[in-house]
Amino acid sequence: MSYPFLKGHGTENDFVVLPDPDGTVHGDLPAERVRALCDRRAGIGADGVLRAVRAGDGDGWFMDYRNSDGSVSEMCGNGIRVFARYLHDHQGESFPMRIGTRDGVKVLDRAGQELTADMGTPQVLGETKVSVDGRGWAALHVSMGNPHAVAFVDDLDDAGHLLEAPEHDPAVYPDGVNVEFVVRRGEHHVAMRVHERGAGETRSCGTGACAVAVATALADGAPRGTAYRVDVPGGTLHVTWTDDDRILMTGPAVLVAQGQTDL
Ligand SMILES: N[C@@H](CCC[C@H](N)C(=O)O)C(=O)O
Repeated sequence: MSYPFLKGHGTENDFVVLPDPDGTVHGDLPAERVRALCDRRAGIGADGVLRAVRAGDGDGWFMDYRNSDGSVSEMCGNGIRVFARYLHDHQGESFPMRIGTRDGVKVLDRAGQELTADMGTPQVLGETKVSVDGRGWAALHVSMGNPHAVAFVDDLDDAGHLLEAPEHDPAVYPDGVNVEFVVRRGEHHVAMRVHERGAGETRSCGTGACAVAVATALADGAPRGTAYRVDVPGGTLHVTWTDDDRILMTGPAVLVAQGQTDL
């Protein structure tokens, strides 16, 4: 069976987009198909898959997000900007745009050449710990719809090669966790690395950058509305925690290829 795909990225967090408006092409999207598409040697290669399906009520679109290992996540911050770019460029949708996700409806709008996503209200859920190769750090548990642990480190290299998921408390994160390691670069400016649940170390994580901005703003005692620059290995995201308790994230969203595949 051959079916259409597109390839895109946001700060080099890369995705295969699968158009499936009526939900008839991919069924429940088997995990083996996701893994085959995301395989960087034998497939197209990506950190995740964004299946584009019309929302159940026929109004708008739903982003069915899958990690490269085939697992489901509630939300993907870089993915939703790429998804909005696809809907604008290939499905005739206009900005501002509402997109359904497992974490509810998100609103996307233009910001010059980039896109801004209203990521909703963060949940700060307390202190926890993470460790890599026997070295441990305090971390803040932040939910952006999906789970994050944010650890401030002295140097981003302290986290090592991140070939395995950092150890974490399974009682706190029964479904796994995305772990961000953060250093300060200047006033309202940080840099991070991430190990993503279901994908390994990636070049960026949008929800992770939001969690990092929340943790940093709390550590700084910064007033709401303070804009944070978050550098990731694949570029830069800008995150603001607004007066009305919402997280706005701005960054690039690029489509680089389209074609047919029978993977
Ligand atoms: N890369 C994404 C997050 C994707 C989901 C994550 N790996 C999870 O399992 O929660 C982002 O940009 O937010």
